Amino acid sequence: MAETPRPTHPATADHAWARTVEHASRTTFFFDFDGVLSPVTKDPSASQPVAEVPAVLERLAARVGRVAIVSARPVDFLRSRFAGLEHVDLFGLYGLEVLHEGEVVTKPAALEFERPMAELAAEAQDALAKPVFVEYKRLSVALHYRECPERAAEVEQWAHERAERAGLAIQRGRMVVELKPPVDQDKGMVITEALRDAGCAWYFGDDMSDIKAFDALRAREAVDPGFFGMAIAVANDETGAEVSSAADLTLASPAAVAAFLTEGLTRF
Ligand SMILES: O=P(O)(O)OC[C@H]1O[C@H](O[C@H]2O[C@H](CO)[C@@H](O)[C@H](O)[C@H]2O)[C@H](O)[C@@H](O)[C@@H]1O
Repeated sequence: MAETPRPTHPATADHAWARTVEHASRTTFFFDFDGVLSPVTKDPSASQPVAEVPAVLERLAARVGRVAIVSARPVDFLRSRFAGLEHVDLFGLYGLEVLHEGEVVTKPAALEFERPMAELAAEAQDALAKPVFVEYKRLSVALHYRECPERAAEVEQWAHERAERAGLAIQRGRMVVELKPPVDQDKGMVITEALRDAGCAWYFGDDMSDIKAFDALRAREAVDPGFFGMAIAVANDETGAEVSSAADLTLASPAAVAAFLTEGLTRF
């Protein structure tokens, strides 16, 4: 398991687990989904969590204050992957959706984009020949070029032109560009809001959108010296060093995340 210390935040895994055990009931664990709990697959609809992950998350939820998945996927997709989990909270579409008492609750400002996004997805299907994969997510459209990286510029240009014309926002990811509603919402905002009463929090991420969540931990530490935040990157060679260099530790893969949590649970 590769672990790279972040020089500006000299926290080791041992230190972080000790803090967590000491403040267990006021600790939250946040996880991104793709690339963190689930290995990257060519077909986004085929993604599944690492086999050990659901049970490990449930065990963790029994030990700490809160466990949550904060993903760019819709909540319904996450529910399909974690059907048996009862104690893990789900935030979808960067926090535009949250699962609350069994219902998907959507930020009201995003609702007006449901129909335009359906139209946009149909337009993208017509405009971008396969193997570009158009992923329609109800309130956003992701254009994947993993199967044809040589067409990245074409896909990016189409997305940017379309976003400008329709007044939409753009989010880049791993071999993907996504068109989103121009609603002020990101993973960092989810974390900031969810941390109100927390004394300790961990965030596990692998992509550019996760850096905002790391930043939210740092921002909380800056105003609350009693708060301890631990940012964990899951390594990949697609986002380069940017995510790892913003984190306290880097783990090698989603399987390494499961192993890291399994070991951590022995400390309680
Ligand atoms: O916030 P996340 O849960 O990490 O979601 C980020 C994006 O994940 C998915 O795309 C990525 O994973 C796919 C499956 O491994 C892979 O094929 C693709 O290249 C990756 O970009 C998802 O399909 C996107 O909608 C999410 O934005």
